[in-house]
Amino acid sequence: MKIIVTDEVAQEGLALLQQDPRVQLDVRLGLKKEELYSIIGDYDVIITRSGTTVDKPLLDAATKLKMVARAGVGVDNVDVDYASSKGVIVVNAPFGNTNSAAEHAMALLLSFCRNVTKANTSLKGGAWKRAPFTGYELKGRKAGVIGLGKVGGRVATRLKAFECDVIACDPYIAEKRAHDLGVRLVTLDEVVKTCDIITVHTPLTDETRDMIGKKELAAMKEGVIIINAARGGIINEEAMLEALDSGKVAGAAFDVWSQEPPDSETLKKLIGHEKMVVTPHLGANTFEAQVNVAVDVSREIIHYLNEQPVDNALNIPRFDASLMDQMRPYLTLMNVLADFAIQLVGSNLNKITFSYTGSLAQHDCTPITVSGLAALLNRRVEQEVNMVNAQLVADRMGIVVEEAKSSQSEAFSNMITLTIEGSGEKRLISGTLFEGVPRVVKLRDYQMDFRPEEHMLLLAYGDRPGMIGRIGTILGEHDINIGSMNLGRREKKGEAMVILSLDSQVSPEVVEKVKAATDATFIKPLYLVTAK
Ligand SMILES: NC(=O)C1=CN([C@@H]2O[C@H](COP(=O)(O)OP(=O)(O)OC[C@H]3O[C@@H](n4cnc5c(N)ncnc54)[C@H](O)[C@@H]3O)[C@@H](O)[C@H]2O)C=CC1
Ligand SMILES: O=C(O)C(=O)COP(=O)(O)O
Repeated sequence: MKIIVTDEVAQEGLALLQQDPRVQLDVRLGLKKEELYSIIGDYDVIITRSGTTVDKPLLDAATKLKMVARAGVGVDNVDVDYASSKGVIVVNAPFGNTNSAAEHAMALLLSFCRNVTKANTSLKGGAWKRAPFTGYELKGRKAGVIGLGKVGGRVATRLKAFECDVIACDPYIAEKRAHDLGVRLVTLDEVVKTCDIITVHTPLTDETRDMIGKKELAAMKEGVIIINAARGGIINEEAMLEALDSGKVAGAAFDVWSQEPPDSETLKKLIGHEKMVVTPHLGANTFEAQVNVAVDVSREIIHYLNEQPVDNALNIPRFDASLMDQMRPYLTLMNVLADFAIQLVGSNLNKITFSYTGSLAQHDCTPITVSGLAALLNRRVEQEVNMVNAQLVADRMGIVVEEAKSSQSEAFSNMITLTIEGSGEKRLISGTLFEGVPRVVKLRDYQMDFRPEEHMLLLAYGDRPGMIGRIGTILGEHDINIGSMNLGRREKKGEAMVILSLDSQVSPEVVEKVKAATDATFIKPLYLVTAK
């Protein structure tokens, strides 16, 4: 696996990858866009921070790319949707720099309130002035946190430690979270109109871009203090500049900018403004946080290499961590069923239905469905299909994908049924887990019971005495050992569906001989990679 690192990432994390003999790691900092485009085609993984824009042109040039690993939280520099359409996994490190960012927001706020930056410059310049640097206390002030997620939550508790009256606005969190943090959850409007200090901690999205603009600034209290250590653009920078000039806002402290490095006139004026405390996106720049995020993304890459679940993939449906151990065997079952079924259907798939019965149906089964879909489509299209792009590929092919659930199960406590329809034919396979191991319990409308094995032979013929003997003789003559056999039939001497597990592969000539000897109406040797 070839990995390119394009932003500064802590060596402690990269060491995990460098020690792995399967990995070739190239640290290439400060590349120009064109240089990166010209070499990215060689790499399987790119490790970045906010300094690299992973956009459509880069992803198009990255023909071998499997993963974008963002050593930090924000992925607004990554075109996640486009990466998904190409089957490229996007992972981030959502926890490692939380504390660092929260402490930086507090550092910015305190620096502004106590004129630390100005007084520092003054004293270093040889002056001994005190009165011009008289500041504000946090105690007793009303502080509003917009976005009560990981960073916002930590900022809220720290503001409370400074004896602020803290309120927060976040329409997406449970009320319990605010309650547990001891923070009153209010509307954005209330934060805007009533707070002395406002600090934003949301991601930058279409919804949060310009969330604080001219109108909101006009509605704020005179002398409000504003902090942005989240993302440039959540607070409109032009409007901010005006509000600073007009005196409406006492001061602001920003770590992040809509353009990094900043180059526009507005940003130059904002950065130079005497009422602004500014830092060049340092929120995550602590030694601790950098080691954390580097180790986290490196571990994710190693998980991927080991074909283990990637915990923080942003574009792969996944189970709740608490359900993962319970659900993992069903992912295996689904992959085996998909592997089996896809070998039985012809071209032009029209519809695939994933049915879940029993207690399994109480859970969100999306990861199982998507994993099954990927396994099915992978056998049908050139492009590599994985859990990232399976649904998109199915949509593109016009295949209808449906999920059906019923908590009532006929015979098994849990069962998965895969129904594939295409070119006038319909194939159905049902499976369950027996002591954690996949078993097929239904094929078409035949009740069966067998364990899927690597080499199998499936055939249907009119049931009559002596058939099994004939099959056994032919296979024996060709030195193919039968491991097990299962027969399903609806009635005595009716059509029988027979599945044999074999110790080795059966050649087309042998298949023809068995077919002729049994007058099989259907015969198909199967090779199950997933059952190896
Ligand atoms: N300056 C820096 O170096 C760093 C910046 N960050 C940035 O800080 C921000 C927060 O990061 P985390 O707390 O880790 O993310 P998070 O995902 O844990 O929290 C974000 C919160 O914002 C809320 N939110 C989303 N839309 C909202 C809206 N319209 N109104 C109110 N709340 C809304 C979400 O519900 C969520 O609770 C992100 O933008 C992240 O990129 C994070 C780490 C370092
Ligand atoms: O993790 C985040 O969202 C950050 O803003 C940190 O960005 P950085 O890794 O320092 O470029």
